Amino acid sequence: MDASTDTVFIRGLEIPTLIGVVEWERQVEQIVVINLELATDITPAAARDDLREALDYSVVLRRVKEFVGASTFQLVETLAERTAQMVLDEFSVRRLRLELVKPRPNSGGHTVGVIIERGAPAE
Ligand SMILES: Nc1nc2c(c(=O)[nH]1)N=C([C@H](O)[C@@H](O)CO)CN2
Repeated sequence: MDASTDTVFIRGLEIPTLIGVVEWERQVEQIVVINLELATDITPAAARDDLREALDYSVVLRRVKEFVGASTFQLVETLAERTAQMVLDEFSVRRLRLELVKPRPNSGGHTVGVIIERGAPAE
């Protein structure tokens, strides 16, 4: 194990958004849940105990909330893909794993969603 396996994660980020293909889903927001694993070298921040050297998860979290909350995609695939691309474009992240869960509370309690990995290949 070394710094190439370091991960900053955000789990259980609940965000209301317009998502779905059927008519009622275009009218009311639903909660989606995002889990993110962000590959980043944590050693500079750890060595100096300095947030300025770190991937600040509060900033990532705020940006993901803003991006997802303002989106109006039909498919969970599209929302996951665009969110992943935005994070890779705007933050110092080599690779990420994003899980997007749509709880669908009115349909018997099951959840659906997608899991994607994007960015540089794992070493
Ligand atoms: N692979 C997918 N299948 C489905 C999606 C989706 O986003 N990706 N969406 C729907 C509907 O919006 C559904 O959630 C409404 O009940 C159906 N299948």
